[in-house]
Formats: sequence, C-alpha cells, structure tokens
Amino acid sequence: MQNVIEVRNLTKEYKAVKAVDDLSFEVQEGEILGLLGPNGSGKSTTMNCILSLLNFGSGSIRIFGSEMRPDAYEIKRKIGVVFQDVAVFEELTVYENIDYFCGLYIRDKAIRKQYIEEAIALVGLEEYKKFRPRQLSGGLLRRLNIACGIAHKPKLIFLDEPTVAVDPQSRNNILDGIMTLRNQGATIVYTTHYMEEVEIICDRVIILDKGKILADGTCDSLKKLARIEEKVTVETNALAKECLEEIRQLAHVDGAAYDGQSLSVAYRQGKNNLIELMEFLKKRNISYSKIYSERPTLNDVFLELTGKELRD
Ligand SMILES: Nc1ncnc2c1ncn2[C@@H]1O[C@H](COP(=O)(O)OP(=O)(O)OP(=O)(O)O)[C@@H](O)[C@H]1O
Repeated sequence: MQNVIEVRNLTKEYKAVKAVDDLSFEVQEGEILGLLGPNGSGKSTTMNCILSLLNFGSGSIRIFGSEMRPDAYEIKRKIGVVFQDVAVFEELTVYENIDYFCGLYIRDKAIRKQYIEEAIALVGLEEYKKFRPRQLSGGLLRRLNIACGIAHKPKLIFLDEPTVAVDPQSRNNILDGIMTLRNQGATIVYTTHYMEEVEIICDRVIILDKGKILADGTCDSLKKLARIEEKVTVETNALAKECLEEIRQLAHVDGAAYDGQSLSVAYRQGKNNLIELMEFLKKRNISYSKIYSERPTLNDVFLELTGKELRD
C-alpha cells in the first residue's frame, strides 16, 4: 500500500521546548490513524507541521509522494482539515456554509451541488439545510464543521478532536461518517481524548509523549504491550485492610486497590485468576454484589506508557 504521509526525523522547537523530537512515521493509504498523547505531547504541532502551517527546524514531510511545502497547492487541494474550534459563517445557512467551503475547490456548479448533498447526508444534516449556525445544537454544529471540511472529497483528512462535548447521537453520527469516508478511500489522521473512539474507528494508533513516539501499532498489538493481562473488579464494602494485603500476595497479582466499595486487582498472567479470587473471598467470608474480569484496555496501556490518563 502507498504511503500517503511520510514524516522523517521531524524536529520542532519553541525556544527551550522541543515540541516534536526527531519524529518519523508514515500513514498508509486508506488508514484511519489515531494520534494520541497527553496534553502538550506534540500532536497539534505535528499536525501543523504536516500541513505546512508551521515551519520546523529539521526533518522532511512528504505527502502523496511529494515534498510538502507552504506553496504545495496541488497537495493542499487534496487535503481536508477539521479543526477543533468550529469555524463557520453565522450569516450563512448550513447549505450555504458547505457551498462556500466546497466552492473554494470545486468550480463546477452541478458537481458542487452533488458534493454538498453528499456531505449533508454523510453527517445527517438533511433536516437542517436552511438553519443558521446559531439555531444548531453543539453536536449539529460540529457535524456542520465536518461537512465544511470534507465536502470537496479530499483524499487526506485531518480531524482534530471532532467529538469534544457532543451528544451521543452526534458522536455516533460523526464516527460513522468518518468510517464511511475511509471506506470511500480517504486516509484519515484523527486526534481525540476518547479512547473508546480510538478502539472503534482507528486502524492504527500512535501514542506520542514529549514529542516522541512511545508506541505505534493496531489497538490489539498495543494492548499486548500492557504489563498486566487481566483486571478483576469486585464490588464489596466488606474488605478488611489485612485481606487487601493478602490479595496483593496472591499468585500473578501485579497490584490491588480498594476504595471502600470496589476492589480492583491487576494480574500479570491471565489464567484462573477470577476463580482463585472467588475462592479466596469465600474462605474469608467476604460477601460481594458483583465480580467481573476484563482484559487490559488501550487506556491501561496509555497509562502505563505515559503515566497519565488520556482524559485529564
Ligand atoms: N506557540 C507556542 N509557543 C511556545 N510553546 C508552544 C507553542 N505551541 C506549543 N508549544 C509547546 O509545545 C509542546 C507541544 O504542544 P502541542 O500543542 O503540540 O501539544 P498537544 O499534544 O497538541 O496538546 P493538547 O492535547 O493540549 O492540544 C507543549 O509543551 C506546548 O507548551
């Protein structure tokens, strides 16, 4: 498969801060790449360098096989960008807003009309074509923002946290729309603070911290990086301190925490842990309302690698 983006040894410094530190990666055609990292890890700087919105100290960036430069207009025509902040015209209706942005790229009126209708259908705004932005909810506004960024059918799309503070219906609509764009052949770079979204839509994930790549792979391959193999949660309000210490000494236990209502036990190895813990609780006459086992999530991996929660 062709590399749509190739970043080689990219370094960007702001005075004393190395925002991007010798970064190299590529994005393949038809891929949804999730770019994740704690606040300040260099995601926006990386995206802005790729888009030639920022100068950088050293390294190279190629898009569709050609060097990306501020005047690379042929490449820029094939790119769509949806920034975190909604940027639409208050004076124009939903339809007119999309028409405006699409018109920057598509001159032919008939083709443009078709593209606008397709963008409206993609984000589910059919009933709101004549509404002005101030009449839309936050979720609908974000859908409009996306429609404006992708109506010209770009081959490469950057989406910077497009689902922040949207209702579940709009979120599902946006995620479905992004997968549809990928299925239609677009390559997508996606930043988010919601790990569950990454698990649903991303083909590959890069975890950044301090401007460097900590991990790069599919969600499943990243989960294998986790030190723990299983987490067992027990809902109980009857656990004595000594018992918690005993649990920490059980076979394969990596760590255990108890907050007075919920006991959480992490295991380095994933076999028979649930049964053994249930037997232990029975022997100690500890009653509980619920017990369940989970595989490590991407969030656990992120926490282990960066020492931070993705959502802080
Ligand atoms: N214009 C600037 N001047 C100085 N330092 C900056 C500037 N922009 C970013 N930085 C610094 O560069 C580093 C990377 O910031 P960047 O915004 O790229 O991170 P991010 O991962 O996008 O963060 P967030 O998730 O908060 O958007 C941070 O230490 C930040 O403080």
